[in-house]
Amino acid sequence: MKVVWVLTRLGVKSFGKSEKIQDALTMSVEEINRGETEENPEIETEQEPEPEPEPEQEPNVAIKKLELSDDDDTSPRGVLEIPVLGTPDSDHSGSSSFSSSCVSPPQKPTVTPQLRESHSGSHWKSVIEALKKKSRRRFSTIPSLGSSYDVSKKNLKWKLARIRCAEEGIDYEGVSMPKPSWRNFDYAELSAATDNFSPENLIGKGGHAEVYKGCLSDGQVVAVKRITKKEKKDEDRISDFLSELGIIAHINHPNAARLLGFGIDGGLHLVLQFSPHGSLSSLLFGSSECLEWKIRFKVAAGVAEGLQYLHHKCHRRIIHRDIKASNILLTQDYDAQISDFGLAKWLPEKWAHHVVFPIEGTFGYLAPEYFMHGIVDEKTDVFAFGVLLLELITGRRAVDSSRQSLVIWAKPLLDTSSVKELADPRLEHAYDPGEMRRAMYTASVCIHHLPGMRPQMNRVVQLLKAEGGPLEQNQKSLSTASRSLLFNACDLEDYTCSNYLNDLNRHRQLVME
Ligand SMILES: Nc1ncnc2c1ncn2[C@@H]1O[C@H](COP(=O)(O)OP(=O)(O)OP(=O)(O)O)[C@@H](O)[C@H]1O
Repeated sequence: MKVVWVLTRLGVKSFGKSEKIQDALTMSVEEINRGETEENPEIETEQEPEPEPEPEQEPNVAIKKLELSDDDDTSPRGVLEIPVLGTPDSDHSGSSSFSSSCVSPPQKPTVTPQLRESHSGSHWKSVIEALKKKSRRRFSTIPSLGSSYDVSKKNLKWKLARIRCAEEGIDYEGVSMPKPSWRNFDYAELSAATDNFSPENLIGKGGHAEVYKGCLSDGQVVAVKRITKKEKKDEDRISDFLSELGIIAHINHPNAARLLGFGIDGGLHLVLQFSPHGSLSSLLFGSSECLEWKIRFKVAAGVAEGLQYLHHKCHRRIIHRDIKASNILLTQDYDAQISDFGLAKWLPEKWAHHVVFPIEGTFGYLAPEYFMHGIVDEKTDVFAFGVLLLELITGRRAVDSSRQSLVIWAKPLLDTSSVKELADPRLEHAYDPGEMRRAMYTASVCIHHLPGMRPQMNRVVQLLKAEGGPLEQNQKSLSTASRSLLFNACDLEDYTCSNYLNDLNRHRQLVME
């Protein structure tokens, strides 16, 4: 059973539902509105003045159980509704990831021309209306962006230029890729493909969607993801759907799930390339057969490259925010594909990071600065990737059946390089010792409690591939780089590993109670 929780800070002004800043979709609206704005890119969006910051108070946390579904009960995906006050680290400036003001404007997935062309139906019109309404509401609640992000005419022009670029094709490693050819499926087509969404074709169920295997009339096998999110209002469901669609439609990499199209009649659907081996979670934890090390290492390298693409090579920085074994799909050749972009965020170049609430993700994979302060940047995914690596190494879940955190268990063993204790006993020592050592080292740096000490995904790829010098040398250069970051993040200097483990335990208790 999967549990979704809402945690609310008591003693802090509680935000009304309509006031909550939710992650969404203004770029969809901007795109839709672009017909109106293109001739006049000078148009400015109305914003209300920045609200007075509330005084920081002790986070007494009340927990409310929201929804139960049939998924993995050991790793509940949590929704922590914690109003984030002020702008952490806003006093600092410079290049460190903790150095600039970080209250974030709304996220902006894109609706491209294909999508605009296809929304002639009345349902789609209501989708757009809902989005416009939502966007207006969101703009009226976003705090002003401060000096680091000025919503100026110049900025808007720059954004529009970027969007246009994205629509013209995708630039990957300097090679311009053709525009992806996804399309709009009507309900009859999806229903026929999945045998009327029959239970026999149900291949996966997450907290937010049911996924069906389908066969299109041309014989192509697909996965049809039907958004459920029963606890959400239609408007919010549509926003979340467009957000996921807007991001996945821009992604084009062998290690990321491939979108074939979408459907909006009779429900909200994403049509994806089918992954014959299902999720890493089912192979690693749900099968009596031991997943061989060669495949595990290939999966680790593939996910690392997929994240490297999202963070550094995609035309916009994308933070996935929900990297976990059930969101890694495997192709026929066991190539890893990162899937489920339901929580993913664009992160504009100018922002060091982003502060979000509610804090959503899956317990066991959440970085401390994220579950404590809502701070999101690339290092959020790096931490989750480290936990995923630990799962591959140990064969243990991020949170086991007795609700123990894998990170808490593994940290002392990683510190003492206890390969024998860490390596999955089911492997029976059948692994390449060099790969295992690199995987362990990489996991240990990725799960560091201080985000500045975690490597970027570019570096992670090198570490796994044994590029860029021996591990000890990497350790030294990482430490030097991170120390300079830490000077800019004075408030984090006192945050020790034992603070972190305590916080992690406290967080675990709150989520698991
Ligand atoms: N393209 C695909 N091919 C094969 N199986 C898939 C595919 N997409 C999803 N699945 C299966 O469906 C499951 C749920 O999919 P997904 O993670 O996208 O749903 P979700 O509701 O967004 O999940 P979450 O609870 O993480 O939000 C996956 O774990 C996987 O087993």
